[in-house]
Parts: sequence; C-alpha cells; structure tokens
Amino acid sequence: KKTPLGRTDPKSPSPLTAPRAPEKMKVFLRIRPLTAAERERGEEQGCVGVTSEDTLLLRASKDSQAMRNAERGVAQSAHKFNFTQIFSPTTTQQEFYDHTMKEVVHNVLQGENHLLYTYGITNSGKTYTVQGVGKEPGLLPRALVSVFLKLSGRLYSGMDLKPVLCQDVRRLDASEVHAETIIRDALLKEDECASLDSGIGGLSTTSHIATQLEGVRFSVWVSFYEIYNEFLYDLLAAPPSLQLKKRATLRLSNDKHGNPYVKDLTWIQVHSADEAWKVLKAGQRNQSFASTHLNHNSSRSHSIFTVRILHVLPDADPRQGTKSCELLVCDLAGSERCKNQQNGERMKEANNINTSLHTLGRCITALRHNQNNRSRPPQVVPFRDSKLTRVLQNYFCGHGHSCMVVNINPCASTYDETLQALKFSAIATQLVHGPSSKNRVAYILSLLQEQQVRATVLEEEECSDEEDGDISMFDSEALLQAIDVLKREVLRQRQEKVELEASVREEVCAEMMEVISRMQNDFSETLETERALIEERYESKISNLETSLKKYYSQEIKNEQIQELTTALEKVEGSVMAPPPLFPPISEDLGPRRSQRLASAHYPEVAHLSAELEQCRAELDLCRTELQLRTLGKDKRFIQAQAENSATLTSSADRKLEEGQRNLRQFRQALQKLGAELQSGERACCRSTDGERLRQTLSAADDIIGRQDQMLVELHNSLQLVKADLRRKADTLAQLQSPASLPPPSVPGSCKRRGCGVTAPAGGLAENQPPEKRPFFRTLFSARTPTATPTRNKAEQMEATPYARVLRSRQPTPPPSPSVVRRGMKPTMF
Ligand SMILES: Nc1ncnc2c1ncn2[C@@H]1O[C@H](COP(=O)(O)OP(=O)(O)OP(=O)(O)O)[C@@H](O)[C@H]1O
Repeated sequence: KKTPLGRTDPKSPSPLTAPRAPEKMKVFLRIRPLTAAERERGEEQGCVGVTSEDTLLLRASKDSQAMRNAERGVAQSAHKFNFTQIFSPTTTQQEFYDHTMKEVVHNVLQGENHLLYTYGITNSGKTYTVQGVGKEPGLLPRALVSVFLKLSGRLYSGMDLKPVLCQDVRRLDASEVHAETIIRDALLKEDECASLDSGIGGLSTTSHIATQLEGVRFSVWVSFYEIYNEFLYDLLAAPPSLQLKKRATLRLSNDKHGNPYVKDLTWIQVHSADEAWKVLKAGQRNQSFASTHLNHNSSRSHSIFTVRILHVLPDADPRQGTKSCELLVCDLAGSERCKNQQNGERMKEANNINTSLHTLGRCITALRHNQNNRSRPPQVVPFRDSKLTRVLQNYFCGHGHSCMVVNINPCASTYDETLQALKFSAIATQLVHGPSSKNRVAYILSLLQEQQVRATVLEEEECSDEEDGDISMFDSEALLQAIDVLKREVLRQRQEKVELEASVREEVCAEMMEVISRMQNDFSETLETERALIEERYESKISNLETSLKKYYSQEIKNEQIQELTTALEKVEGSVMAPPPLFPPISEDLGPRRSQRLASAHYPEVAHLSAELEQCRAELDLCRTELQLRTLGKDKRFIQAQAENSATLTSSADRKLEEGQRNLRQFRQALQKLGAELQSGERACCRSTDGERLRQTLSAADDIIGRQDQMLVELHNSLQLVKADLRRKADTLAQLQSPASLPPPSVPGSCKRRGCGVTAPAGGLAENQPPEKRPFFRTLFSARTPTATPTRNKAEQMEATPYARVLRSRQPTPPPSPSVVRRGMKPTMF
C-alpha cells in the first residue's frame, strides 16, 4: 500500500521522512587526467595521490615554491586533505553525475533550492565538469534531462506565470506573454541545430506537457548570466546594437525580505531539456572566453545558469498558491597567477577573478568561524565585497543547500596554485548548512509524516526515485494536515525563539551588568587614584604656600627680633662691658641657655648692681682692715661694739645673701621663661635665610654674656670671700668678747688716727665708722642702723630688681646654716 509520503524504505531516511539535520557542506574533488602534451612536458611528478575514497595526499613538486619552503624548513612538502568523495581521473561524466548532481536534482524536485559550484585553478576541468564536451555532457545537461524526465507529463503549458525577484512569481498579462514568446522563439531559433551537437545527445530529451488540469503542474524557467570583471551580464539578452557596442550590465537588488536578486534578468520558459540546452548554448556564445597560456578556451567569468521550477496550483492566486525552487549551477572562473598573464586585459580579468574567489574564501572562513564559535560574537561575513558572493549569499544563509566541486589537475607546474585551492576547499568541507528555508516541501512533508507515524504503522512500498520528490502525489487533505502541523510547528518554534530570546537577553543583561560592574570598579579605582593624586598635589601646593608664608612672616619677625636684639645688645654692650665681673660661676648643666643669657642683656640693672657689689667689696676690704686693727686693738669697748656690730652685720649679710639667692632664683626663672620665648624665635631665625646673620649676632651676644658670666663668677667668688671674711671677723669678735681677751677701750684719738673717727656710740654706728663705709653699711646693713631707712628702702627695691633675681637664680643651693653659735651672739647664717 502506498503511503501519502511515497516512502520506499523506512530504514534509510530520505528527504521526505524528516528535515535533514544540519550537515556539512558536500565537497567533491575531481582530478583531471593529464593530457599527452602535459606528460611530455614532465608535468607528471606524482604530486597528487588518492590514499582513500575521501583522502588526498598532495606532495610538492620539485620546482614548486612549497618544495623550496619545505627545504628551508618553513613548510611541509606533503599535505593531506579530506573530501566528501574523491573522483579519480578515470571517473566518467555519468559516474560523476550519479554521485553528485543526481541527489541535488532530486532535492530540487522536492522543493529545495540548491547550488552547485565548481572551484579550482584554471585549466583544471571545471567547465568540462559542468557543461561537458561533445558526447560527454557534463552535470548541467544531465541535470536538465533528469528534471524534465521527472516532470514529464506535469509541465505547465502556459507562459503567464513568470519568476520575478528572488523567489516570487508574477502573472503576466497577454501582452507580456506575447513579448516573452517573441524573446523565447528568437533565442531558440538561433540554436536550432544546437541539440544535434550538444551534450544532450544520447540522453532522453522527451518531456510531456500535462493535459489534465487537476494536480500541481510545473513551469520551468531558465536564466543565464555571467559576472565578468565585477559586472553582471545577461547572456540571454539580445546582443547590443551596433551603435551601443557595449553590453548592458545588470544590477543586483534586494527584495522586501532582503534577498538579493538580479534585476531585469532574462528568464526563458523551457518545456524540454533540448530547449534548455539550446538556451545554454545561446548564452555560451555571449560568455567571455579567451585563450590563455594555460587554457586555450578559458572562462574569464563566473557563469551562473539557473533552473527555476514554479509549482502551479490549479486556480490559485499565483502570489499565494505558487511556490518556486531553483537549481543554480555556477561555473566559476579559475584562479590563476596574474603575473603569468602577458596580456593586460587577461591580467585584469585574472585579478578580478582572484579577488572574487578570495572574497568567497573569506565568506566561507567567516561562516565556518561563526559556526564553530557560537558563544562568541559573530564575524561579519563579507558577502557584499564581491558580486559573486552577493549572488550566492542566500545559499550560505539557510535559503538553500550548496555543494562544491573542486577540480584539480595533477600538473607539477601548477602545484602551488592547486595547493591553495585545496586549502580553501578544506575550509569549505567544515561548513555546516544553515537551517532549511521554511517553504521547503520536504520539510512540510516530513512534518506531515511525523504526524502520521504516530498514528499508523508505516508500510513499505516500492517507489522509484523519480516519484520521491513529487509533491503532486499528496492530496489536498494531506497537505492541509501538513499546514496544520506547520502552524503548530510555527507556534512551537516561535515559543522556542521567545524563550531563546529571553535567555539570550538575560545572558546579555548579566554580561552587561558584569561589564558595567567592572567598569564601575575600574572607574572607582581611577577616581580614587585621581582623588589621591589631586589631594597630594594640592597638599603639596598648600605646604608650599605655608612654607612661603612662614618664610615670609618668619623673615618679618626675624627682622623685628634682630632689630630688638641688636638694640638690646647695643645697650648691654654699652652698659656691661665697663663693669667688672659680677656674677658667681654657674655650673654648665644648670647654666642658662644662650637665649637665657641673652635675656640678661635686657637687665641693665645687673651692671649697676655689679658696680654696687664692687663698691661693697671695697668697703668690706676697709672693714677687714679696720677689724684687723681692732684685733690688734687697743680699745676693748670699741672692739666689743664692733663685735656687736659685726654680729649684726653678719646676720644682716646672711639675710641679704639669702634674699639675693632668692632673687637669683626668681631671676633664673624669668630668664628661663624669656629663654623659652627666645628659643622659638631662635628656631624661626635659624630656618630663615638670614639666620646666619642672626647667629653671628647671637654669637657676639654669647661672647658678651660669657664675659658677663665670668663677671658673675668672680662676683660670686667675691661674695664667698666676703662671707668667709665676715665669718672670721665674727670668730675674732667672739674671742674678743671673752674678758681675758677683751682689748682695752679704744681712745677717740686712736680712732681718729686710724681714720675711723668713730666712737662706740650707743645711739648709732655711723658715728664710729669711717666716712667711706657709709655707703656699704647703708646698703648692706640698713636694717640695723637708725639712719638706714633710705638704705632699707633701697634694699627692698633691690629685692625686686633683676640683680636680686639673678642672685637668687644663680645660687643653686641655699647657703649653709651657721654651724657655730658663739657665746653672747645670735646665731647667724654663716
Ligand atoms: N575529466 C576530464 N577528462 C578529460 N578531459 C578533461 C577533464 N577535465 C578537463 N579536461 C580537459 O581539460 C581542458 C581544460 O578544461 P576546462 O576548460 O574545463 O578547464 P577550466 O577549469 O574550466 O579552465 P578555465 O578556468 O580556464 O575555464 C579541456 O580541454 C578539457 O577538455
């Protein structure tokens, strides 16, 4: 029982059983036999070896560039290539057709679009393979014969449906039909004798036009054009007039779906293989051939012969009910070395041929890259870089299937070019066909079959190959079922696409977020770095500004301080240099700093006090002399009075010294305070550029202060001596107070004689003192003398003077307490 699918063997899948899974593009290799002349030239070097049905071993010829590279170690001398199938030089045209084009025709009749193109270097047998010669018809005539045989009895006789654009069909009106008829007849009349010497000879060329109206009928149209020097020429168009001379070029356009098509191309309806062959022959006469050094009849253009089959449904709107499919056979021009061309025109042709073939190679490489790297962004396929690739574009983008025939010749002299052609074809072998076009009848039928397989058991039946692709064997009910299935399939695929789009969008969003996040981090880091740099730069600027300001104001302050110090030093120099040493020695560790010493220069009273102390010392010397005289003395009463006075003096001196020490301590504190203040000024001064001048000034002040210190040391020594002297005097007086040792009362005369002129008055000491002593006693013992009120006032004043403070500060330890208390004496500080 015959199934609606016309299946023959369910075990071997046919195009009708299921949509073919994506498969690699078929690449066939055909090796041309060497001619006698080539053998004589020594072209036979065993360069081409077939190791298996699909493997070719290419060995470099001895004079080839590849061999030279191999000898230099930069390339290999042998290459292995794999193909779908390799055909040896002995393969006949029929064998080659059976293994290649037969299946293609089969698929075309099932509704597929198919491309077959030949590729190879010049003189490799491309044209021979496509068109054939003499009694050896090539693939194209055989395909035409096969098509018309299969469509025999189902051909559409009318000429009112014509292919337009990429795959559309247009209904012609009567006038247009008439015009088409004229063109067709003119073309076929030219080649009335063509079939006699054509490659169709020997093949069945009979076809029958359908007489019954029911069922699908087929209208076959053919076109033939070439791409020559990147221009499209219609090979079926009427030859140019004598005035024009130049052939009109065709333009490539896109339909509303973006599919490229050749605008204004001549389409000829043919009813048989003979007619198709005549059209082909007519076109060949317009084709660009030329004799080259390699091929006396070399194709200088890419020729494209198209067979388009319209599926005419009875009483249907041609725009909706007519489908079309096509077989495109492309005989590419052969690649060749431009430098081998002597003729400029040939060189230009070769250049254009090579460029377009190179673009084809780039397109196939890009397609393969995109197919192998689906996760990466796709490469742009440079279809638009040449006319050839634009014309063939649809066949690489899922609108049809393509297969490639690689032709090579085994000549040693063309080894390098052959190697390049094989490398290109090796890339093409990895190309996978895109999804089939939606209008594939085979696909529809396969979906339909899927439905039916679920419901019924598939029965085997005998069916010829010719019946496999016949869509008319299905009734309208089956086709409606197929349409339902297709609708569901469309919905399913739409759903799939939506889900796919959603997932792709998610992935893209995730990636974008990642990229944005990375960019954000990078920007943040950059921002931080920039911020840090700017901060550092501005901190540096602020620091420089501060330094400049400090320098400026330090300079100002320094100038003022230098001025003040200079004034002070001038004063000190003026007042201190004259007086003798005044101050007691100061230990190094407890000594004031330079600034403190410098501060003393601010106290001119020191000089004054030094002078007074010197005077005091002189008075003490006089006193010592007086006491010595009294010790030798004659006047006991005088001595006693003197002893009392001495005790009083000692006590008073102790008190005065104590006060002096306290004053010195205060003075030292004041000096330390002043020193601290000066230290800051000193530091500022030292940093300034005029620090050297100030240092010199301070150094001079140091010298002065050093001398002053020396004077203070000496003064201190003098005071110690005074104290010791007073102590001795006290001891002497204590001895004299004892009865045995009391000297006799002194006589006034003796006192006068000694210049003392002082008796021992009960009322006051001043009268018994020599006139020179008065200042000393007024200063030192004012508290004991009735006339000492002014002196006491002065001592009180002195307590607050810097001198007193110096005394206090310069005395590190308090003086020792008196260790001896003499009889009749009050304890003293000595
Ligand atoms: N398989 C074959 N058997 C016998 N002869 C062949 C075969 N292939 C090619 N030839 C011969 O080789 C010569 C060159 O072939 P053909 O013109 O087809 O090459 P081509 O590749 O088309 O060259 P071009 O690119 O220059 O047009 C022709 O004379 C052709 O008859």
